[in-house]
Amino acid sequence: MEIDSVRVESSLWIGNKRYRAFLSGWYFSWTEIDKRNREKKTSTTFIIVLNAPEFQNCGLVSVPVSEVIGVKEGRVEIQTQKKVEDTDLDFTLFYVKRNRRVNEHGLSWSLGRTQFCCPSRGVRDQWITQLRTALKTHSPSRPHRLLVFINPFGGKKRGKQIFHSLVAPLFELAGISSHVVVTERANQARDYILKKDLTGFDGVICVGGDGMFSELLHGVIGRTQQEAGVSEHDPTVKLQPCDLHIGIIPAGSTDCVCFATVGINDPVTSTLHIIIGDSQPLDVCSVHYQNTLVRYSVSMVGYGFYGDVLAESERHRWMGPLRYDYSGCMVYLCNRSYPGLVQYLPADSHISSPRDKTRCLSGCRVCSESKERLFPHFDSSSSLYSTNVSQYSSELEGEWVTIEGRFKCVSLTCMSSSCPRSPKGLSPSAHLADGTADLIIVRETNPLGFLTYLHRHTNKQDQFDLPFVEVHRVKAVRFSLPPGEKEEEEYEEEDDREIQTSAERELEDPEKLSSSNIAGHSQQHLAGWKEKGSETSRLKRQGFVCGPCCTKPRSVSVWNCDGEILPHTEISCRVHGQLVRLFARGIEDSKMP
Ligand SMILES: Nc1ncnc2c1ncn2[C@@H]1O[C@H](COP(=O)(O)OP(=O)(O)OP(=O)(O)O)[C@@H](O)[C@H]1O
Ligand SMILES: CCCCCCCCCCCCC/C=C/[C@@H](O)[C@H](CO)NC(=O)CCCCC
Ligand SMILES: [Ca+2]
Repeated sequence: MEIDSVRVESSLWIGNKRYRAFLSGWYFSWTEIDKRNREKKTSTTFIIVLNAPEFQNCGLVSVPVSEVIGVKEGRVEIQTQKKVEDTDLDFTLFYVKRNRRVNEHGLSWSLGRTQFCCPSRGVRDQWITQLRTALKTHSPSRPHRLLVFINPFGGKKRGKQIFHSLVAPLFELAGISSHVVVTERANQARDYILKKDLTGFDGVICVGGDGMFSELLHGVIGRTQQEAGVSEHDPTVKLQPCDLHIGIIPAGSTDCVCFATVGINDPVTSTLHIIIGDSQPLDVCSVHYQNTLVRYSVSMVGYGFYGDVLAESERHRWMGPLRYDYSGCMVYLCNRSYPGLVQYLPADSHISSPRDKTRCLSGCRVCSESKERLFPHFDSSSSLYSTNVSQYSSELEGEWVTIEGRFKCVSLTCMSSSCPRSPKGLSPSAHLADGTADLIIVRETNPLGFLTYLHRHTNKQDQFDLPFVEVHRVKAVRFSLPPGEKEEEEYEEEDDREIQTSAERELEDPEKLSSSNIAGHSQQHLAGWKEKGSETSRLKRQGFVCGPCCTKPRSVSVWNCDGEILPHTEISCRVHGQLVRLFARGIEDSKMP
């Protein structure tokens, strides 16, 4: 029997109203049929009708089976699963409910619940069996077991509370088991994913902000490359796409990755996307310094203003999420600009453009069509990536373009990077999974001009329609300093001694060893700490740690890579199309009813 040709149908009651309910292919639907007989709960039959004609009625409620969260016996309370009344005739359906849109951006989801009363226990049991079978058939990619990392100190420090009060009850309702790790130090989640046995887990989840997401990103990419024998340090290598899905429960300061992939930073909405096993591929940008991987980024690699804001904000961590607003004002008042040489490899301009005024929404055509271009050897029948292809990427072929000058900021973003501060983001028409990033260059301008640019991130005006701003859709970028400003590798003797001893101390203590924020492995750790120290002393020399009162002009800024300061200035970046997958589906179209 073909399940698609089966239709399950019967009369059911919701409260004291009688409904005709039917399960047909991908949908479970119900519609009120007989208002006059609403008190008569007898003589109803349970039938399975093959290829029955569609039931036409207004007031029809239809729930896609793929959006059913669970089916429970009895009358069950929302979330707590506390049974109010356990009768033989009732079952409760939990499903995704779309809330009324409050703004033009994200659409929040909540848990819908409907309690049905059946004419007999037999009918009730058949409905439960049929619905659960349909769920298994039509929603095969749901996770069953998840590894959850909670950062208790992220954002407003509400990570644990958010997980236990909002997320865990929904996982339980959906029959998902989870192993929870409350982190005790930075990079614990990354190291866990890199080193521990992950057998049986269908995904990894972070409860935190963009920094926590970044840990999972580095863990998942690093582990996949280790297992595939691919060197992450080689800037030309083709990285292996990652199968293990990442989920984000937003509990951070910016939550940019969550906002840009879901449209809203709401823990319940994100939990429901995880439960139904949504899958959103995501482009990732690798950042190299010479032949060493520095970090990966999905959101923003930014030099100048955004680097300075991050450096300044580190001094004001105690302010919580407000530190970025405060630092933004301070850095704006400093009115700095920096010299540099930017080189980029343009993406194919026939496919899309950063100024085409389109938005990457759920089911985006540009992103789906990119899959074939990005993975020409992908076998969709087996879902396998062929191993019989070159290890090196042909993506780096093409003519590089050079731009030289003084810049307020240089930003590269693989996605729109929308966040609550800027609901349309750094590049509103960027795509989540097209294998390209947008390079935004803001040349030196007067303070009012730059304020106009920043302000346009928050309203409907085009932030690229300014004479000192240019934007390019690219596959790779290189940045270098003018000859007179080359990176200083030496650092002060005093700092050197201090760094050497702290690095040596760490080498003696293996627990601490893995806590460095610098990408790389243990043998590079000492070198890594030296780099980190030189970065600190460089920042000190440049006066970032003195704040805007400092009068000395500075000619070198720092790179902000998804909220982390990079230890190098002359970097090269490359986009890896659809390298990872999130439990998300992109932003749902605001024009949908
Ligand atoms: N237990 C911990 N103690 C200290 N730092 C931690 C711990 N767990 C995680 N971290 C680190 O804290 C950093 C910030 O965390 P997170 O991203 O969750 O919050 P946030 O900075 O407030 O949010 P956002 O990144 O969105 O601005 C992360 O880079 C992460 O590596
Ligand atoms: C007159 C009004 C002016 C308002 C200006 C608003 C401009 C906002 C642009 C939004 C850019 C978001 C870029 C995303 C960065 C994240 O990867 C990163 C990690 O969370 N956050 C920061 O670096 C935190 C630093 C964010 C700097 C704002
Ligand atoms: Ca992209």
